[in-house]
Amino acid sequence: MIEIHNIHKTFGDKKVLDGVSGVFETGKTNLLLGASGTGKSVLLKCIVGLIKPDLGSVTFDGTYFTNNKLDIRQEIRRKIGMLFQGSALFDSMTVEQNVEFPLKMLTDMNKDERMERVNFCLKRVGLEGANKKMPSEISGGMKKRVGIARAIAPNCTYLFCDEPNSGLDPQTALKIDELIKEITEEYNITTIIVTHDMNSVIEIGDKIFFLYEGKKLWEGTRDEIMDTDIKELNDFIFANRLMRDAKKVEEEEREEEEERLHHQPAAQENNMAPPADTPNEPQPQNPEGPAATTQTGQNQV
Ligand SMILES: Nc1ncnc2c1ncn2[C@@H]1O[C@H](COP(=O)(O)OP(=O)(O)OP(=O)(O)O)[C@@H](O)[C@H]1O
Repeated sequence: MIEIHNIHKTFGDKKVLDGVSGVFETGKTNLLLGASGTGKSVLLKCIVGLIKPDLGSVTFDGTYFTNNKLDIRQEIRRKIGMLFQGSALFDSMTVEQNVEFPLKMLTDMNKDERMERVNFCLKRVGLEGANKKMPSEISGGMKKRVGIARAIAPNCTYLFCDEPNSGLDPQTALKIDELIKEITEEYNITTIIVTHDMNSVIEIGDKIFFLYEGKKLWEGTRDEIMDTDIKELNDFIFANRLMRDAKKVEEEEREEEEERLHHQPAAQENNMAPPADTPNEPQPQNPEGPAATTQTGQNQV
């Protein structure tokens, strides 16, 4: 579990983070959601220690990180896996060498152990056999998979992903999202993902933190986000026409359900419902004839 408390950060005279607090749970995909420039990436960098907050604290599983002794911060850093925006693979290294890199840097595994771990991670992300390929020879989706394999190679406890599906087509983006969620649950990792993608929210948002102008305006689950009455969040969600349509359908279905429930008890109270052993009333003939019935049925299918 990662806890942040009252994080502030100002660059020059620009206040980017204004007292952000929150708890990111273990085994969950935690999303930092918000429009461009609201401070999501700066917050992520404050959490991993790439930027020092002006005020506030970050705690990893009860161990204080911000301003702690160097060796304690390094110990925590060793447990952090990062998936960078654009994958950030080393272009001059093969896929295998990219995944092996953090093992060389952060562990004392010998070559055989490193290769075993590299092959395990590549298999886990669906890239078995891609060891000798160069980054220039693989697709954007495959690069993200290599990035994930590299992030989890040293058995990370915490995984940070900065817009993991940017630049990918929707189907590949979904697969990358699902892979991150699967790995999070499988290895009980605390995962934080920076995104402004509503598809990711709907698909994998166990917990969502909505940032607006450097403040956390809302937090909740993907099931709760559609029902919020916070204007800034609604403006963000429903800027997308598909989301507006989805909301409309949801509201219509809810109204129909309410209508149905409203009528049902009244019918029972008035003994309108037939007893269980009463044969069904004969159905009225379709005035349009059997052909029309078939047509209607086909339309419904
Ligand atoms: N090192 C820096 N020095 C000065 N200003 C910075 C620095 N890093 C970020 N900023 C500013 O902080 C603000 C928030 O940036 P940040 O990258 O966190 O936004 P974001 O919410 O991640 O946006 P996006 O979704 O577009 O990546 C921006 O105005 C940015 O210019």
